[in-house]
Amino acid sequence: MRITTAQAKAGTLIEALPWLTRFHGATIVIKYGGNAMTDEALKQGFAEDVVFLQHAGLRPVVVHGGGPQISSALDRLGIESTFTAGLRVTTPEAMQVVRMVLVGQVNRDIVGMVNRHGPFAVGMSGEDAHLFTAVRKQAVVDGVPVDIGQVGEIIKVDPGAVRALIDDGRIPVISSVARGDDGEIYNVNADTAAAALAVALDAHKLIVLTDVEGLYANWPDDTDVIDELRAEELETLMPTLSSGMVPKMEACLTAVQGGVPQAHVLDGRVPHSLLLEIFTNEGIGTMVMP
Ligand SMILES: Nc1ncnc2c1ncn2[C@@H]1O[C@H](COP(=O)(O)OP(=O)(O)O)[C@@H](O)[C@H]1O
Ligand SMILES: CC(=O)N[C@@H](CCC(=O)OP(=O)(O)O)C(=O)O
Repeated sequence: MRITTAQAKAGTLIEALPWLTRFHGATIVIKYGGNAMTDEALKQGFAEDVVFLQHAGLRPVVVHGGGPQISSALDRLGIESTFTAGLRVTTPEAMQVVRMVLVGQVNRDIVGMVNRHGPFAVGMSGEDAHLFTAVRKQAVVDGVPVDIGQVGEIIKVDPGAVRALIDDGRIPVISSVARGDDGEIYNVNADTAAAALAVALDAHKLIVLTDVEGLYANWPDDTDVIDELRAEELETLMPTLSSGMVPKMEACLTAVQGGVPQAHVLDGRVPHSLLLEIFTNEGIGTMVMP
């Protein structure tokens, strides 16, 4: 019998049924990286996916970055961007720009795109309602601690306000800025912030969207993507990883070791990668399990 286009479409919908059942009511923390936000059509696709998840009965929470957007704003102001161990060296002057770009620009853009579909997204900074409390973090280079300015390490998460929003049917969209009990504000890597929130919310999944297919086994060679690995395998790989992948894979490890059953790194350049990962049998990207 010939399968018509309409039947093939029905087949795709039915393939999603077991996943819809499994993830009904599940909290999914999605980290949306600055490198995955460059294309307008992809950004709109991301907003559609998040709203789709909400309508499908899941509870999506977005934590966003904006590293490239911060770097261009600093550049326009004539301030050089320097990174140590994958983290931005954040002077008090740069911190004002980080906060302005993440909370005032990137957050507003994402909230606006999601809300084209209805009154769902509510933007928050990690400073709001004591969501993230941080202390000053030092980077370690060749075993030596190095000062990197107002970069924060999250020591406490109070997810009360986020839970209230989710329970009210909203989609929280959160910037990775934290407050300190010392009255400072801190710049936190967005992968790290997403992992901390996923653990605090007892999320079912952490999904990290970036600009590569997943974790490559022999980087900078990009032929072999690792599709699945266990936490202990990742722990042994950690010292061999470089640049942006370090905080990303560290975040996956923190999440699964903190009780999140699955953490994924996905290619945000693939249209609707979120839906493909959650609702199809193949899954895509790299999955980390406890
Ligand atoms: N083993 C690896 N597999 C994949 N990417 C890697 C690896 N090691 C380093 N990278 C680099 O990490 C980058 C992703 O990190 P980053 O640029 O910080 O992304 P984002 O802005 O999404 O947080 C990739 O574009 C790639 O250049
Ligand atoms: C301390 C630190 O490095 N903070 C990051 C915060 C933004 C971020 O993490 O953005 P991406 O997810 O797009 O990389 C920064 O200033 O770039």
